[in-house]
Amino acid sequence: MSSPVYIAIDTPDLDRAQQLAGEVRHHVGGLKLGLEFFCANGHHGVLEMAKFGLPIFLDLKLHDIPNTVAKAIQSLHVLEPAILTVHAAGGRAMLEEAKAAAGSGTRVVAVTVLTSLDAGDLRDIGVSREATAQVEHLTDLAREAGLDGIVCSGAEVGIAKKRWPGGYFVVPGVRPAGGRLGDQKRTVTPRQAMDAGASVIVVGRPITQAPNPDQAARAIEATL
Ligand SMILES: O=C(O)c1cc(=O)[nH]c(=O)n1[C@@H]1O[C@H](COP(=O)(O)O)[C@@H](O)[C@H]1O
Repeated sequence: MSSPVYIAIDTPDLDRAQQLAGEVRHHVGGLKLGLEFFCANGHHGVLEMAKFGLPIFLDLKLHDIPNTVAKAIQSLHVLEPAILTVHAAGGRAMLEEAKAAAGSGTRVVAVTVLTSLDAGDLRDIGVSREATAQVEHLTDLAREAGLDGIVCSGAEVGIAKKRWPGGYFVVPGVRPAGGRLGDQKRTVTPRQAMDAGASVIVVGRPITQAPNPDQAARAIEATL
């Protein structure tokens, strides 16, 4: 069975991205390419990374009016991403059109509440609910809109999965016990995320900033 770990290759440098993927390719289940990589390297960069033969998770967190998001997704067809992110906060019509615009081999998943936000940050943007309640609310919206799943923290994935047993659950913001949090605020360990029901976990800096990324990926795999 392939690993549930997607490595977040967050770098603008294609050479570095290829080096990292080459080092960890046997101990991860897929490659996540996000805004930092895509803004620097575009389609060409994604196609180069696809040569490793691992599924590509294109994390562009699209969030705009429905027509713009749908057209953007059509322009990504050629990249055949296995997973693509949009923001749930874009609303029902945007989510429906995003799914309709995606290729049949692409799972479209909605980011609910970023793992870098806590209750205070949510209040700042006018959300008075706790993170868990907001994730539950947006999980229902994503399911109703016909998406494939959601992105949430490991603290909420258990409850989200109860609401949507057939959903696909992406959990980023995971940290090995004692690992540096950086800008992440709602973190759990990789094992806790899997036990709670994650379909895949996303791990970036704990692997990419390690002195030996392959060893770090193996160590995480060994805990699962
Ligand atoms: O959609 C995501 O992947 C995502 C959603 C979220 O709520 N939090 C989050 O950290 N991510 C992504 O997951 C990765 C986490 O990286 P590290 O914090 O370095 O492990 C980054 O690439 C983020 O863009």
